[in-house]
Amino acid sequence: MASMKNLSGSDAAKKNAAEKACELVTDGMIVGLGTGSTVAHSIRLLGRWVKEEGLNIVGVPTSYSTEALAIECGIPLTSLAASPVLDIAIDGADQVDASLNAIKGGGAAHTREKIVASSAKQFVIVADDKKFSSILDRSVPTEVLPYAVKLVEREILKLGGTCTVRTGTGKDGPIITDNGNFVLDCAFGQIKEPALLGDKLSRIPGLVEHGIFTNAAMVYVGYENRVEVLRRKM
Ligand SMILES: O=C[C@H](O)[C@H](O)[C@H](O)COP(=O)(O)O
Repeated sequence: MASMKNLSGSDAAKKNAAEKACELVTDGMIVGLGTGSTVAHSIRLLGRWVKEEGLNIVGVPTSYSTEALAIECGIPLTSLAASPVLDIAIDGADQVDASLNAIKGGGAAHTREKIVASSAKQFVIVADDKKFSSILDRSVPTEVLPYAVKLVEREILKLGGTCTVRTGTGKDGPIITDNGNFVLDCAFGQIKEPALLGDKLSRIPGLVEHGIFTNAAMVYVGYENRVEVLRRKM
């Protein structure tokens, strides 16, 4: 079984980071809502603020699961078609380095996450300390048109990587993303130049999107009893 969700971070550390980042959200904002167990804590807190304190925001979800959670939490939603520029996007990550580069897509949501993050004036990552690494070395999730899988596999090999079609969500065969595509997890070992690798992946026909994110303005790293905020150097 090829699956990406094998990280152990503590839930307290995730919650600390996710809730602290909510302090960036103010009345009137359009907020990109990421996907995963960490940012779920942000969504729940924002929902409480909407219901109990009258916080006036609208959210743009990055997946069907986040849409359902946001509705359950009482956050009004809009779409990118109606609200193309977001004030902020908050999202988790699978690995992040000191230069604020990140690998995302452990939940297969990275395509919509990247569209939302790139539509926001400020993209903020929330992660527990286990996600922090001196160098990115996790597999890079890629979303791939089923029609193009063999071509993409060959191109990844040419880039020095190996890839596995992701399976293992309770159905036989490949998992299917919210956009109807496959996910190929691509291992490259240590990624010394994430932006360069990202550019090369973006040029492969049929590769819809990859999980290397280089546009975070801030990363909130949560520990059991504190939060460290990393800011992009100008
Ligand atoms: O596709 C999923 C996303 O990129 C998630 O934001 C990422 O996998 C982190 O998820 P979690 O907070 O559950 O570790």
